[in-house]
Amino acid sequence: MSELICAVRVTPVAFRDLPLLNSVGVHEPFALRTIVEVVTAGGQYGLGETYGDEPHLRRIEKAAAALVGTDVFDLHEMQRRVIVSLADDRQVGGHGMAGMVTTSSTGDRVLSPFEVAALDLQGKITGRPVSDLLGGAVRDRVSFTGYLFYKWAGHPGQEDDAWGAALDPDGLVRQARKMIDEYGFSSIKLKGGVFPPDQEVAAIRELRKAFPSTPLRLDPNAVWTVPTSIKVGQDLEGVLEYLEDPTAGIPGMGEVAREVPMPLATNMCVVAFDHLKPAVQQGAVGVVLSDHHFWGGLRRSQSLAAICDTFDLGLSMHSNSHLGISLAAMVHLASATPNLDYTCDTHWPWKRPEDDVVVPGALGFENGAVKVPTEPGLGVELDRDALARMHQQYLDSGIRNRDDTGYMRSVNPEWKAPLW
Ligand SMILES: O=C([O-])[C@@H](O)[C@@H](O)[C@H](O)[C@@H](O)C(=O)[O-]
Ligand SMILES: [Mg+2]
Repeated sequence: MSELICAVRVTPVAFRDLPLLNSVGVHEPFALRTIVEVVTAGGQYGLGETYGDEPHLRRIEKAAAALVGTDVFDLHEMQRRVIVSLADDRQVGGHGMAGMVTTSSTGDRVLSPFEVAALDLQGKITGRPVSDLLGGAVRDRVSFTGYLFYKWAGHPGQEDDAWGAALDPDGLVRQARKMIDEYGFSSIKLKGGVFPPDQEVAAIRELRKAFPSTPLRLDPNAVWTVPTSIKVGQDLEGVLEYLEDPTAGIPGMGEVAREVPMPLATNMCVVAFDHLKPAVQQGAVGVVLSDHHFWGGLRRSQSLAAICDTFDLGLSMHSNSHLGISLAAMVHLASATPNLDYTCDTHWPWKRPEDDVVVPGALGFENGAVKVPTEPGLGVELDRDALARMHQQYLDSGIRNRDDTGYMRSVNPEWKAPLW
């Protein structure tokens, strides 16, 4: 059976999303992803999933063409070809994270879905699950966090969705109850940076009252100044397991970290390998939120885990809106990362179960955790009808780049990004 790549298919898709609020605006009615299929001459395919914004999609298409002819076991050659394919790249941004990641290595972001697809194929060829290729699962279930968002009752002009509004502490407690009832999560994260900090502190206190022993996190996506961050951190002593990206940049995070009692976590100021040294030197973060989509895939995320271990940094996992291929990859990676100290983030509850490109049934939540697939590869199969339907949805949606701010301003032209 040949292990050479004979084709790489790249398909942008869109799936329904809910009006989730954040510091840069509000989620649009559709979220974008790109599905990557790496096909061997032997007729097997491996799957990867990544962001769907146009500049990123163009880079993915170029890299895909460059990978034809490589061996799926030669990840170094794949990485080399990806980097070469980007040599004359002059596009700016377009990473699909709406400003939630300040900078990151473009090469790692482009490599990621191909590396995941190659590992999926390696697993299928050898008959082993991806977790085995990553050194073996140290846990057979991976626990996730109930990820709360302030939200509108529904998209403007549409019916209310099943989650309803969450614009105050009571709304968030209702949302948390529904999410915990349906998924069984045993920790909670609140996406903040939407209302003034005292209102978000009040919301965290209500959540603490409603869920007295559940670990809590708050993430305002760096829209607080250093003094505000210190005040909130000190107010919430003993309430948060970590405070995520209260303020922007490594130096600012370092100033806050010295004055607050809980660890600071980040998926904004440490998002590439060259950020680790200054972050460690300045004591800026206690917990790095890894994310294989921008750290270069599963094996490079394991390198990140080793660095965190060396420097006594905690490790957690970040998420954006995603589909089942990404969930499977996150689960395999988390299962094979011994020093993953916290439950992982996921946006999973915010998408409809029928909106996916993988055949249903492979991944399910029980008690807030997903069982690590034991089938060869990632353990998920492509549903080609669903892929075609969701690609059509992409074409029809008219959305080509995530634009939370533009969508917010189409509803409220006066809206300005906050800084408290
Ligand atoms: O989906 C969102 O609105 C989130 O704010 C996301 O874009 C962030 O990247 C992320 O979840 C985070 O932890 O910062
Ligand atoms: Mg974050």
